[in-house]
Amino acid sequence: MSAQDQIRETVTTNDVVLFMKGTKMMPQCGFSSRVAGILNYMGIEYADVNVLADADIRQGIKDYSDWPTIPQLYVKGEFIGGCDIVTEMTLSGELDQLLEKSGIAYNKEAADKIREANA
Ligand SMILES: N[C@@H](CCC(=O)N[C@@H](CS)C(=O)NCC(=O)O)C(=O)O
Repeated sequence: MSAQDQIRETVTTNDVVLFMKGTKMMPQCGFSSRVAGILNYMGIEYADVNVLADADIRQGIKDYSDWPTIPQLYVKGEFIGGCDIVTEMTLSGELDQLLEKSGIAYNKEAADKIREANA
């Protein structure tokens, strides 16, 4: 299967996918760690794909989204953004709205705590 086919299958068979450096339990880059930390803290179920384990996926995901960096968050097959965007969306409440609209479970109190801590 080509990298593009593999990526398409991954983002269409998992509601939430984070392409990252390292794993959700052991991130290997600060940007990936930040996004995984947000998702973990908010209790969101997601698939993690370690791009450091596969050079074709590392390049392929940039081609797929036309976005030059890792991490990359996908919800319901749609590219949402990287670390800066996901952080902003968490703080603004936009991420909550997206999750609610998409029917994805998360801990709203935890999301509120992140916002309180960053107010
Ligand atoms: N501003 C970016 C930061 C992410 C970033 O700069 N990632 C770099 C360093 S980890 C990257 O993916 N470079 C390309 C690569 O390593 O393949 C974001 O919001 O996600």
